[in-house]
Amino acid sequence: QNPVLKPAKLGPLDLPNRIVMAPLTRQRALQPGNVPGPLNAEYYAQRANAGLIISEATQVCPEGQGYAWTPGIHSREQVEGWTQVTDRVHRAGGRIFMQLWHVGRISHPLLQPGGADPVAPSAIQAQADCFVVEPDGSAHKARTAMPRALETTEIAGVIEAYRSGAANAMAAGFDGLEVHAANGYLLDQFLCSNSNQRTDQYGGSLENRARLVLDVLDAVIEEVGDSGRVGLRLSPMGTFNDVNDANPEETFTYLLEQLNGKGLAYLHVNKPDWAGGTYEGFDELYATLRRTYSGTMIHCGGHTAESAAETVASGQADLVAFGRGYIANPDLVARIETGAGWNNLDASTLYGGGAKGYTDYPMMR
Ligand SMILES: C=C(C(=O)O)c1ccccc1
Repeated sequence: QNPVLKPAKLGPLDLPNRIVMAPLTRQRALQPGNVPGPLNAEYYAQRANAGLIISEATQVCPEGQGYAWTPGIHSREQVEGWTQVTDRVHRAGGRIFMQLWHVGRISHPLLQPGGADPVAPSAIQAQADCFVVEPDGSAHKARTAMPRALETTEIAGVIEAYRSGAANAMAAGFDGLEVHAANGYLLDQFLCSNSNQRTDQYGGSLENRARLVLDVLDAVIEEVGDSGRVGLRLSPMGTFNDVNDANPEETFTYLLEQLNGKGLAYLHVNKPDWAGGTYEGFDELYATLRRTYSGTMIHCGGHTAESAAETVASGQADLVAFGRGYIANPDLVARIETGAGWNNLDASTLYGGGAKGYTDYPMMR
């Protein structure tokens, strides 16, 4: 039997298997005000067979949005919309965490309140793309704008946004939260040396670059009241969205040493092979991180049933997250149990749109 089918304990939760639905941006929060609804609830309920679902990245404040139609968790309507999602997932017997997100500089004035500049640790433009909505409602890919560096006095407000996002998500019925510090978004921009040129206590040294993600984690843990319901996602050596840390082994080993003892639900390490980058030396770095971190780890990055089996059997990770696998196969657990083949992924319907390529992938007969 594939070892990912073994049950697992995650904080206070008993998971029936070690198969995780990875956080997947799909840009389908279609109700006005970036509010999720019944279509999203159907999509997640179909995938409630996962040991744990991690929701798509969800912005904790309006400034945290970088792409059209991504959901937020900062308004009453959004909390009500997400409540439909968690209800459906729980009634289908599943468990779901929300991934808390702030895009930082991966945005554009067309998405920002009052047409302002996006915010970031430093005024350094990412060579990256976002997805904007024009006043006439049309939407398209756009180059990310030159951001404004956050004032030191604004950092407390950013931490507060994650705290209130955590409170709202728990009020919406989520079983826990994942802090998104991966893939070149705000918290990763603070972690990585090429995007963080600050001279205050949030930049420069290793300790200073790791400070914000640790402050955010502490605020979220305090809000939830149980560190076993809080996870963290990192993408060591990631270059998606134009981040590039000069010494990832030093940066991420230091960060993991600060995480030990916090009693987090898990540490989720992402190798976003879909996002370009060579990942030369990633497996060695990952092995070092696995030796450094004393808690539960989730590994994500292009997994098949076989690679997931090997990852768990070898002790490299305790759980495995599937992105593309869960997009195209709502009944992924049954397919892994029976050895059935997987549906082909339709890349043309990954982002935006409605039910097509979202809730219409066939389940096994
Ligand atoms: C939230 C994302 C991430 O974490 O990479 C994302 C956003 C847009 C497209 C793909 C992925």
